[in-house]
Amino acid sequence: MSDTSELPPVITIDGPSGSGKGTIARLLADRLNFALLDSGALYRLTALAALEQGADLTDEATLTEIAANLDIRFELRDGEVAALLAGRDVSHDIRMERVSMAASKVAAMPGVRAALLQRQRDFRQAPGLVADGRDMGTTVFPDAPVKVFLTASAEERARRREAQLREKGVSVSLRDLLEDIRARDARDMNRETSPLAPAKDAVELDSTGVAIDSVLQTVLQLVRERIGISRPG
Ligand SMILES: Nc1ncnc2c1ncn2[C@@H]1O[C@H](COP(=O)(O)OP(=O)(O)O)[C@@H](O)[C@H]1O
Ligand SMILES: Nc1ccn([C@H]2C[C@H](O)[C@@H](COP(=O)(O)OP(=O)(O)O)O2)c(=O)n1
Repeated sequence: MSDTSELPPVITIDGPSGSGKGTIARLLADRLNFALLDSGALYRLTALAALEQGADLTDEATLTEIAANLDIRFELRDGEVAALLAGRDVSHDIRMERVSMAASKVAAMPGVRAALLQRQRDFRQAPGLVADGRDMGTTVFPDAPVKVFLTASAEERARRREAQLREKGVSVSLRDLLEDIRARDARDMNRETSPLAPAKDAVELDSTGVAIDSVLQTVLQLVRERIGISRPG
């Protein structure tokens, strides 16, 4: 591997759906003034573009072509990161259930993953990057000095999703959510290319029953130890 020690540092946060990756990644990026990569959004954008074009979701060549040619941008709007597809704000659309399902299918395709690899690496910039996903520490940024693998029990992750949906006025049964979470875990962990797994040098954190701020403090401590930076607050 080439020498990457001069590149800006990356903090990778990988783990299953609902473990709190997005929440912790955002808080860390704010605290450290680092850039943020929500890699799941790239798979969601690919899925949305494919659905909108009426593409066959099992046709890897077409899906790879779509991923390679995505016209996407992330912009800060009202304090939130907005995802733009061909200039259109699709932040809401990419969170729809049918897009989540399609995203987990397209994410299993090696061609799609390869097409999105360099785009993800391009997010690396000074003074540093926080990258959230499934394979940030294993495949995309294997040289990252800080790697976290965040977990929580499936039951707790289903309860968190239920609360999140309830807040949006959507009511779903906990049992259905738990089933969905288990199905997605199985698909993410059992695919051949870049399956969900901790990097050998990742620190595993179980956030079951642990408050968000407490998880954040643990990760900040790790950042201080590994790259010697922190911001007060
Ligand atoms: N440690 C925690 N304790 C309780 N709720 C949490 C914790 N971490 C995250 N959450 C909540 O769980 C939900 C899912 O978190 P999110 O960051 O979107 O997970 P992921 O990105 O891993 O799918 C959000 O509503 C978030 O506020
Ligand atoms: N680096 C990544 C990020 C996401 N994925 C997959 C996993 C999921 O099925 C989809 C969407 O990921 P996302 O992190 O947005 O999903 P959750 O919010 O955790 O439910 O993409 C991936 O395979 N590799």
